[in-house]
Amino acid sequence: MASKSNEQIVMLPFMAHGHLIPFLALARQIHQATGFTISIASTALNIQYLTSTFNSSSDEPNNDHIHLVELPFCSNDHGLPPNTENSENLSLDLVGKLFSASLSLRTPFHSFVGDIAAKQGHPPLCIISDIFFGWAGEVADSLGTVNVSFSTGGAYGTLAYSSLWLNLPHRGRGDSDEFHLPGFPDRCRFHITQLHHFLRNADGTDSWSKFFQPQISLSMQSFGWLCNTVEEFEPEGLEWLRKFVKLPVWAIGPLLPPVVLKNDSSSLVISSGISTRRAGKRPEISTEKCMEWLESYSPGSVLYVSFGSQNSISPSQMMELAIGLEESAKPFIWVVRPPVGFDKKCDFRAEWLPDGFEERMKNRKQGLLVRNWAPQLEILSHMSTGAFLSHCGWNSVLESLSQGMPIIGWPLAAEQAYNSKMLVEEMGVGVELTRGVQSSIDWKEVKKVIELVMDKKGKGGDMRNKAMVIKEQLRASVRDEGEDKGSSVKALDHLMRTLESKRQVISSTSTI
Ligand SMILES: O=c1ccn([C@@H]2O[C@H](COP(=O)(O)OP(=O)(O)O[C@H]3O[C@H](CO)[C@@H](O)[C@H](O)[C@H]3O)[C@@H](O)[C@H]2O)c(=O)[nH]1
Repeated sequence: MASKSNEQIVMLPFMAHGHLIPFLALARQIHQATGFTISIASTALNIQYLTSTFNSSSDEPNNDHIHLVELPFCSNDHGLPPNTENSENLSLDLVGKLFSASLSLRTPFHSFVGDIAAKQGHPPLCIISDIFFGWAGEVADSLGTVNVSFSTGGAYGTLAYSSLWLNLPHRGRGDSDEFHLPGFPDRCRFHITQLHHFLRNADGTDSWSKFFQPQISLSMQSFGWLCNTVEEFEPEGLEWLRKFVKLPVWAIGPLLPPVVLKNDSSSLVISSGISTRRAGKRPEISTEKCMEWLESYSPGSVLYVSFGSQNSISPSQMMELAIGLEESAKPFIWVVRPPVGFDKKCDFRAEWLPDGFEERMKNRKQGLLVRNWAPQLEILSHMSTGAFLSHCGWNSVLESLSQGMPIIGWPLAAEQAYNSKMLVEEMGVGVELTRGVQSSIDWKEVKKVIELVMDKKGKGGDMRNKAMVIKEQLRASVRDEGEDKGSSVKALDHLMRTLESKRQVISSTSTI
C-alpha cells in the first residue's frame, strides 16, 4: 500500500488496559502499513499509561506518527474517587460508574476531531472507536467522516456479549435451563451461570443496560467492525458475527507484539523484556528472576495461573485453588492479587491462603507466587511453561494460543465465559474449571483438572496438539512477505482501500 503520511486516523479506546494495549498495537500496525498519522484520544491518566508503554518501546519504528491526545475528564464529577480513569482494580460498582462517566468524553472528542478537520481542510479518514463508544458514529457523521467500531475481543465472545445485551431481560431464566441466543446456531446453548450477575438482572431500565444497549446498537450502525481475531482461527464466529451486525467485519488480529509471533519467539520475547514495557508496569519481581525460576523445570511442566489485569476470585476460592495447586505437586507460577473485597495492597492473609503456603512453596521449589503483575508474555513463551489457568480475557487467550498452550478456564466477567465456552466446545483447547466468584470449588476438582491438562498424553496431549495448529494459524495470518500475505494483513489492506474509496465518495457528494 502506498505511503500517505498526510492522512489521519483518530482512535478512541475504552479506558481499560485490555482495550488500550490492542488499540496501541493496531495504531502501530496501521501506521506501518500505510504511513498514516494516528491520534489516540483518552483521559490524562490513560494517556500517561500509554506514553509510558510507548516511550519504553522506542526500538519500534515510527513513534513520531502516533499522537497521544488528552481529553478532559474529572472522575469526581461522576461520583468516582479522585483519579479514577481506568477499570483496573475497581469494584464492580465503580466500573459501572466509569462506563456511564465515559459518555462525558463525547463533547471534548467532538471538538478534537473537529479541530483536526479544520486544520487539515478535511476530516480524518476515519474514527476507530471501541464498540463501547457507539456514540462516536454520530460524531463521525456530523464531521463528514466514518466510524469503524473495534472490538478488542474475539468474534464469538463479542457476538455473545452483544446479543445478550440486545436481548434482555434474562431474569426469568431458570437456574437449570439452557437457552438459545440470537445470532448463534441452535447447537450452541447458553446457561444462566455464564451471565455476570449484572447481566442476569438487567432489564433495560438499570444503569448497566442503559449504557450497553444504546452503545452496542449505535456501534451496529457504524461503517464496519474490526475484530482482534483471525479468519482461519474463528471462521464460524466471524460468519455469525457478520450476519448479526449486518456489517463488514475485518479480522485484523492477533494484535500481539510481532516478536511474540516469530518462530523462535521464546528467546526473542525473553530477551526483549516486552511484557513490562508493553504494560507500562513495574512488577514486584523482575523478568530475569521469573526466567531463572523457570529454567530449572523440564519443558511443558509448569502451570501459569493469572486472572488478568482487573479481576480476582473470592477468598474461599483462593484457598481451594492454593490447596489444589499444592496437592497437584506440579510446579506453578501464580500471579496473586488479593481476593474480591480486599484492598489490592494488603498482605497475604491466612483467610485466603493456607497456613505456611508461601514458605512451603518456596522451600519445595514448587510454586512461585508473584504479587499483582507478572511478565506474562515471557512466562508463556518459556519452554518450561505447559498450560495456562486463565480468566480467559481475550488478550490472554491469544497470548496462550500463540505459544500453542492449552487453557484451563476460570472466566470471571465481561465476555470471558463465552471465550472459555468457545475454547472448550469449538476449539477443543481448553477445560473450564469453574466460573465466576460465587461458585463453590473444591480443591480435589482443581487437582483433577490440572493433572488432566498438564498430562502430555490423553486429553491434555490432544488439547496441546490442537493448540499447536492454532499457533500456526495465528502466526501465518500476520505474514507479510512479498506476495505471500496472511489473512489479517490482507484484511487491513482491504479496510484501508475501502476507507479511501469511501472518502472519495464522500468528497464528491459534498462538493456537488
Ligand atoms: O500479571 C499480568 C496480568 C496481565 N498482563 C497482561 O495484561 C493483559 C490482560 O488482558 P486480558 O487477558 O484480555 O484481560 P483483561 O485485562 O481482564 O481484559 C479486558 O479486556 C479484554 C479485551 O477486550 C476482554 O477480553 C476481557 O474480558 C476484559 O476483562 C494481557 O496482555 C497480559 O499479558 C501481564 O502482562 N501480567
